[in-house]
Order: sequence, then C-alpha cells, then structure tokens
Amino acid sequence: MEAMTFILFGATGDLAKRKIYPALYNLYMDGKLPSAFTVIGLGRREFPDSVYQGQVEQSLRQFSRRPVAEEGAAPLGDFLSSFRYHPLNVNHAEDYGKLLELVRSREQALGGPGNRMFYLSVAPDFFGVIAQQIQESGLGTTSGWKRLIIEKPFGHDLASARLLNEHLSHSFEEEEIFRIDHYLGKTMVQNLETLVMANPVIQAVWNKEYISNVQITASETVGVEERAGYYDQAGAIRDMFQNHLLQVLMMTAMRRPERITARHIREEKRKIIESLRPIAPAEVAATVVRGQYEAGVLNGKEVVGYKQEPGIGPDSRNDTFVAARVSIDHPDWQGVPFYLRTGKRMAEKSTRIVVEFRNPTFDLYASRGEKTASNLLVIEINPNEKVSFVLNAKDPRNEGRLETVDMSFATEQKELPEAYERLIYDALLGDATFFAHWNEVELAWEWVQPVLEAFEGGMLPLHPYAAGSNGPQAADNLLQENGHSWWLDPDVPELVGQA
Ligand SMILES: NC(=O)C1=CN([C@@H]2O[C@H](COP(=O)(O)OP(=O)(O)OC[C@H]3O[C@@H](n4cnc5c(N)ncnc54)[C@H](OP(=O)(O)O)[C@@H]3O)[C@@H](O)[C@H]2O)C=CC1
Ligand SMILES: O=C1O[C@H](COP(=O)(O)O)[C@@H](O)[C@H](O)[C@H]1O
Repeated sequence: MEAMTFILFGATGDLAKRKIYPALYNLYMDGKLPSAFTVIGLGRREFPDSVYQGQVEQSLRQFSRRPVAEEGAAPLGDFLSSFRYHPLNVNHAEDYGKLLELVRSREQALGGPGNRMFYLSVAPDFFGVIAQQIQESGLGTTSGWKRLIIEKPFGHDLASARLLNEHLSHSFEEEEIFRIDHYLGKTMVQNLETLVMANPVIQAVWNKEYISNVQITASETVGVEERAGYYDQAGAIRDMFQNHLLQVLMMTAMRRPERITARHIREEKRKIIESLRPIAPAEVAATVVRGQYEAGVLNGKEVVGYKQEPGIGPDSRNDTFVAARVSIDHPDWQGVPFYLRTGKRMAEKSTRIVVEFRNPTFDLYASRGEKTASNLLVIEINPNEKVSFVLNAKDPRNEGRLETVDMSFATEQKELPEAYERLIYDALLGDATFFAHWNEVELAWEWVQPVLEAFEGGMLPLHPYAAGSNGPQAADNLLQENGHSWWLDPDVPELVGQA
C-alpha cells in the first residue's frame, strides 16, 4: 500500500480514544497499514508529540482488542513514532495553512504521491467549515488521492442533511466521501450479502413467496449514559433508526446484484430504500410506535427512568424506543412486513434479524393434532455472532412428535477485527461497499421526515415502558394486527417457545 497521511480532527475526543486508535493499532499489527504512514492528530490545545503519543498508548492499553506490548518496546514504539500532534481550531483559517506545511513535510519524509485521509471525528456542526477550509487552504490539492471519513449523525433531518451534503460536495466528490455507519462494519451485517447471495438454497426462498415477515431488533440495556445533550435532541429515531436500522433493512432486503462490487451492491440497496412505502404524518400513528423508559429493574438492579437521568429535564418528550412496520413496494417484497425496533434500557442487549418463513396453509400434521412451527432464520449480530436455522424435526423421546431444532454456526468473536478496523481498512483501499452512499442517507431521511413531523406535531403518543422490559405493549400490537409476534429470545429453543 502506498504511503499515506491520516489527518484526524478530534484527536483528543472519546471516539478517537475508544475506537480509532485501537483500530489503527490492530490494522498495523495485521500488516494492513502502509509501511510508511503518519497520523496527524488535531485539537485546540498545545502539547508536544510525546504527550500525544502517550495519550494514544493509554487508549490502546485500555481499548485495544489485542494486548499491547510493554512500554517503549517494538512494535508499539514503532507504531507510536508515526503519530504527530498539531494544534488547530477548526474555525481559524490560518491554522490550516500551518497544518498543510506539516503534512507536506511528512509527505516528503515518507515519499509517495501524497495520499491524504481526512477523518472528521468532531461534532457534525464542524463538517462544513472543515471541508471548506481543506479546499481553500490547499490541503485538498494533492497528486495522490484524498478521502474524507465522516461520522454520524449525518444531519438532524432531511433539510439539514441536504445542506450538509451540499457543503461537503464543494470540496469532495461523492466517491471520496466515506460515511461511517458502524453497523455496516459488523461481521454478521457484512455476512448477510454472502449468506443470501452465495447460497442458492437461501437465495431461492428470499422473497414474498416464502417469507412471512422480517424482524430487525436492536435492543440495548444501557440508558442515555453521559450523552444527554446529544441524545435528548436526537432520540432513538435519529440515533439508531434512520441510520443503523434502515441500513440493516437495506442489506437484508436487497436483491441479487449483477456483481459483487460497491457500485452494484449500493445500486441494489438504493432500490430497496427507494421502494419503502412513504407514510403521511396522519398515518404515522398506525405504523410507528415511540416510547420512553421509566424506572425499572435491569439485571437485578433498580434503574431510574429517562426523565431522572442526569442532564434530562423532567418534561422531556424524547423517544428512547421506536418500532415501525415498514412495507417495501418492490415486486419481490409485496405483502411482507418488515418490523423494526430499537430501544434503550430494554431487557437484553441484542441486535438480530429474524426471518420468519411462511407455513403452508394446509398443515399435514394437523390430522395428528400437531402444528408445525414456522421455520426461522435467526441472524444474531451483537453480542453473539451466530446464524441459526430453526426447523421442525421428530422428537425421539416423545413418540416422534414434532419438535423444533436448530442448525447453527457462530463466529469466534475474540479473533475478529472490530467494525472500525474493517471500515478504516476499506476506506484506505478506497472500497466504499460498507459505507452509506448519499442516496441512501437522503432516501432514509425522506422516509423518516414525516415521522419526525408527526412526533413534533404531537400526532403520536409517547408510550412509557419499564426499564428492563421489551418496550411498550403498543409495539406488540403493531405485529398482532397481522397475526405476528416478536420473536423475543435469541437463544433459539426459548425463542421458538415464544410463538
Ligand atoms: N463517541 C462515540 O461513541 C461516537 C461518536 N460519534 C461521532 O463522532 C464525533 C466525535 O465524537 P466524540 O469523540 O464522542 O466527541 P468528543 O466531544 O469526545 O470530542 C470532540 C473533539 O472535537 C475537538 N474539538 C471541539 N471543538 C473544536 C474546535 N473548535 N476545533 C478543533 N477541534 C475541536 C475536541 O478537541 P479539543 O477539545 O482537544 O480541542 C475533541 O477532540 C461526533 O460527530 C459524534 O457524533 C459517532 C458514533 C459514536
Ligand atoms: O450508534 C450508536 O450505536 C450504539 C449501539 O451500538 P452497538 O454496536 O453497541 O449495537 C448506541 O448505544 C448509540 O446510542 C448510538 O449512537
């Protein structure tokens, strides 16, 4: 790989420490970084490179999945010697000129064409000004490639997302922008495409003829944590639904691409998000449920309600839970509801997709007083990474009566690269397959916008739910109207018991 300079805005921030430095270190240890590279960390304060390198080391010791060597020992020492710190206030134009001098001097020292990766790990309000200054200062002019990695949230609503994109597009081509959605870096989300496209058996039944409904859940046990300022403005709908859940939906429902390339996969994803049936604000209440957690018991401990969390006001109407029934007006998915839900302070941490297959209308076993259970394909994304196929079989201990069994495989999590490792590596290679294209982001906001308007216009009740529960009853009713119910437990035998 050619030499590269990695220019990190927000180098002293939480995300850099918890995710970006560990990802870079693990890539380095796997031989996936260029042999010549510099990381230039940026923040407002002044301090020497040695202090910065110490901060990076500390973050590796705390967060790296791979144990870090002793202080000063190679390869840690070699890795850290590539880190430089530069004080820069994103709003001060003159600071960018000085940054350019440092970048050029490092490029000269490293050799190569001057490849520049700009990573914006700062508040989204700064994205526009940074992109503009990169352009105006000359940082964006190089004989190598230039790329931009940006973090979520990408806008607060449809209008702000469009404005942000317009700002970025003055300085970067769409092909140069890598919008991180860390769910797209998760092993099982990446595996979805292979599972469906590389297995003719699954491919053949991946449509409305065989699938009854699809359930995508991202439940969390954590509450708002220390992010009240951000979360109380965003809510579950912007924090999780507009991006992560809709991305997982696109990955699940996309049809077979012509080829396995970023362009072809994104084309198929776009067709799905384009086909989501829009809902008018007046219809939102019939298809979307929002909730907010109250005090409850989680893992045997009492926890406070959302309104009692530090930094949240007693009158907050923010949603900590959202569920929706989504219809895809695509010939292959007509009549197959996709149920999506996400919430904080729920009974379990579980991100999963459950695909429920149709049962034949004539049940051969009814004459024996038995009922065949629905076949399920359960794709557990987090914290377990496991795929299970739930089938009917004979129970040899019970006179050959029907029982459900599962065929499954799981991945060994410890060994696997983390989402940020995969995504940063892909961006270094210029592979945008698992990044959100602007079309997807815009269309996702287009679907969500009437929902936001219904929220703001008070057209949708905010259902309370107890911390430690599975969310409000209204979210169950969404499915019951169609004769479905949430498959609750990712542990398959018990899950089947919920039917
Ligand atoms: N933390 C997380 O888990 C996640 C974060 N994100 C997103 O990542 C981004 C960064 O988040 P996070 O690291 O948590 O934020 P932090 O608040 O922890 O860090 C913010 C960073 O921005 C820098 N900064 C603030 N103002 C300026 C300025 N005027 N000029 C230059 N630098 C400035 C700070 O540097 P200093 O104060 O040293 O100047 C600091 O390094 C955000 O967009 C967030 O939404 C996305 C997903 C998860
Ligand atoms: O992006 C976010 O994701 C996390 C959940 O991520 P996971 O990988 O643990 O499933 C969520 O807690 C956070 O609020 C949100 O900003």
